[in-house]
Amino acid sequence: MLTATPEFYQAEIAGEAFSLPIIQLDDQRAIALLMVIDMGVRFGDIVGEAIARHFGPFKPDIVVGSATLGIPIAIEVSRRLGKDQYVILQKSPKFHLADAMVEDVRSITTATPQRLLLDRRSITLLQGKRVLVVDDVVATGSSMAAAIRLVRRAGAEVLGAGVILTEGHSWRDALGKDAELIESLGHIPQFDVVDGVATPDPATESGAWPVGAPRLARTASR
Ligand SMILES: Nc1ncnc2[nH]cnc12
Repeated sequence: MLTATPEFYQAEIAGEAFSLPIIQLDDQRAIALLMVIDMGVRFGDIVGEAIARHFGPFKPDIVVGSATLGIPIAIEVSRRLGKDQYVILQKSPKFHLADAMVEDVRSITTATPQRLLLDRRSITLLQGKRVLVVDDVVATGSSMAAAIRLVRRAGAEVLGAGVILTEGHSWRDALGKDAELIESLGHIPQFDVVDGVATPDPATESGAWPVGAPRLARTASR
């Protein structure tokens, strides 16, 4: 039988089905790609609303998002929490970030070392505050771990981390106890490429948390 990689993976995000293109990374790996900036305004409404609804009762003082794809999420969630200011952790050392607080992103999947930077002028926005960290996808967990370290170094408490998707489960090891902070709107598997065909790795297919749907998806539909 001739099989080919399906073009799309159907992911459930905040209770709605979305088709994510399956993209082959190399001869062994493929991903169901979530490009937040290509998903449109309605998508931003859905994810911003679901994350804000879940974390609102925990009364975050401010939202922190990691560049680049965490930026629209930080804005959407902040808007719905009625917060004007938010903090973005940058990836590249812009000229005005010479004195930034830096954390290495210890990623095994990225060839070039990455860093996250916190502008020292933003520290006053975080010191002594209750922070909600947001991002698009938590996969290896290394970027989220660096974001959490930076926020804590700035003297803030991380009350939770809201993401659109968890991908596989390796982020649990990277985050250790902080994995409990993660709430996601959906889950996608990692893909293996076998004989040129991308197939979900069954060990990574179940949701972010052992009991069925991701916790945030469950609370969002209550
Ligand atoms: N599936 C995915 N889509 C977009 N960004 C990602 N980063 C890691 N996994 C990703």
